[in-house]
Amino acid sequence: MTPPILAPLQNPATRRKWLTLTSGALIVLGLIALYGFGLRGLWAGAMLAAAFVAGSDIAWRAVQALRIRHFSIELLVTVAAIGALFIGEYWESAAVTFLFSLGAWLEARTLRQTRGALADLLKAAPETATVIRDGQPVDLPAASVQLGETVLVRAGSRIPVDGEVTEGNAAVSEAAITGEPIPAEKAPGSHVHAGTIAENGVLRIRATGIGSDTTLARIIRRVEEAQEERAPSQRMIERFAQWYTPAIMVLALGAWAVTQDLRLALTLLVVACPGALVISTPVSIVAGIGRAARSGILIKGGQHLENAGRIDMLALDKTGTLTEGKPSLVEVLPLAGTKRAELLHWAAIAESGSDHPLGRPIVAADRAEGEIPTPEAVEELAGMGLVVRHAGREIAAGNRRLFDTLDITFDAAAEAALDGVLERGRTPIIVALDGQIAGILGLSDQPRASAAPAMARLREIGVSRIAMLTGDQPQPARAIAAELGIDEVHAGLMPEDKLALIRAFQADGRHVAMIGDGINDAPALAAADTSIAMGAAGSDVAIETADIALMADDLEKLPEAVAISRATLRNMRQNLAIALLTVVGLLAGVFSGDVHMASGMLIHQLSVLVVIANAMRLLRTPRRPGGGKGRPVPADGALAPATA
Ligand SMILES: Nc1ncnc2c1ncn2[C@@H]1O[C@H](COP(=O)(O)OP(=O)(O)OP(=O)(O)O)[C@@H](O)[C@H]1O
Ligand SMILES: [Zn+2]
Repeated sequence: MTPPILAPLQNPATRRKWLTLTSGALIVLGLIALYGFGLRGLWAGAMLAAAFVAGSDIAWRAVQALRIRHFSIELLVTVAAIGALFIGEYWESAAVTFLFSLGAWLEARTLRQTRGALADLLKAAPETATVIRDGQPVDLPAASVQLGETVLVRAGSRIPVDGEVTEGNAAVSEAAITGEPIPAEKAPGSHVHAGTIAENGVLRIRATGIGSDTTLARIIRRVEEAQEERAPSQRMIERFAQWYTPAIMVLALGAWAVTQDLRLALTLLVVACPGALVISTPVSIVAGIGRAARSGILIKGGQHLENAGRIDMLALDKTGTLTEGKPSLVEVLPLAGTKRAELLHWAAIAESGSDHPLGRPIVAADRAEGEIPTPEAVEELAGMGLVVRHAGREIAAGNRRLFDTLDITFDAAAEAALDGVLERGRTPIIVALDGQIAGILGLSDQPRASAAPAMARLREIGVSRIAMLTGDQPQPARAIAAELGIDEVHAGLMPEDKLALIRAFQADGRHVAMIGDGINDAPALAAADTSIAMGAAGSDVAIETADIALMADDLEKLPEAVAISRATLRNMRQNLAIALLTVVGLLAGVFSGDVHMASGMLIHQLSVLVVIANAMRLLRTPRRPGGGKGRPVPADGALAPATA
């Protein structure tokens, strides 16, 4: 049993801290003994003790690594420190081990800060909840809330579960999840997420997600995994370090053999430590992913972050991505003697069998008139529409392609009506009863308010080609595209056409990101270099499958995600440069005789800290242009490199 007072030392971080402090104190004692009192013996003893105190932990780590056949940096330092003692350089040995421990300790501390965004997320989860049991409010640990129970949330407190509002109204700040600074109004029927804050008003919420099964918990898990996942460049550096470390040992042995200068050889071991190199990319990635998470942008790992940093083309689907996805029914054009109400009713019966966004306003409009019967048989044809059977009749609703497939012909009146709807920039839904065209409905969908500024910003940061890929007709697609400043439109696409286009863009040498929502986008999303989902807070599938999930339903997060990825990539390159230049400079210094063991270790450890500090610049909260209300768009000043 460890005595209680020593128990904290079993924690490696605490042990390292105390060993470092003790070793530092011994060095100071030794220096005072020598320069204050001329006591050489006490000096040597103190330095030996200091080297032993700090070195034991380093040597222990070196041995642990060797047992898994890993040539660690600790091994280089251990050999150098023992060698220095061997040639009577007690001071050098003490200084090298002390500085290495000190650097490692500071490194661990600052690395923890780069994970700060995750800590913010963890803090967002409240620990207690007020549940209504037997009509009475009871305070419980949040973990003991049961599914389906009603949770009471008072003004100013955090919501402890995912759920549906059953009573009350409140403005809920969802910043912890979506990064959106503006609170959302919640009323009975709205969905709310654990970790969000009811800023005013009291809500009663029926719990639909508890404990580890909330969106917040999923985001935390994913950020953790993403920060652990190794990027390709990181794996490359790790492989490099595997042969680099033994190579340095061989180099040192060679230098010793040639120059007969053991001190030179030992100094080489110290200054060639790849410490800054090994940490250069992971520290940037952890910081970049954390910075993104703070804005409600979930980047699923270093690999995805590197890919996103390289994209130069974006493909977007229209319905639900560039547009609100809530079309309104603006035209009802009955044909061939059909009555307006009949046309709407038949169309609504058909669309009640689909959950395509186009069907919803039709169903809603007809529901205002009365009950909608459920069709007996439904056949949905992706990218075309659907055919249903009801009361012995066959209803078809969809686009021209559907009617060509069904061999239903258009008379002159139908052609004219269809052309009119298309000319007005609306999406037509043609309706036929038993093979006879009964009329045409015209729908129009609003572009999102965030779409135009987001497209402009993307071009500004170098996404030079932006293309709309849509299943809708060319005319309504072009009308929306023109409003948003998108000049490349591919319309009337089937899911496999979207996929083929992405492949074609890639064959053109483009690094393509695709953002979409529908099932018709799934194959294209899978083929894109980076797949992006928006409004992911409402969809667990999106959180799980997309490379980048934008929690908010806000297109302006798109340029922010790209900007963060680019800034992280730049940051990684800067860090690599800092690390390599330091090693090269130190090696030159050793051969010119300007750098010795202790100073070499000092400079090396400083380079490690510089690399970490550089990565931490990524975490800075960006300025919000235009003051208060603006969305958090990364300002160049915050994410661009300060040094070349
Ligand atoms: N339930 C439906 N009712 C009527 N028409 C439909 C239905 N589903 C699809 N269609 C027709 O097929 C077309 C393509 O649909 P699809 O779902 O592939 O793309 P979309 O959602 O319209 O556009 P985007 O690809 O931009 O999301 C629609 O524009 C419409 O003409
Ligand atoms: Zn879509």
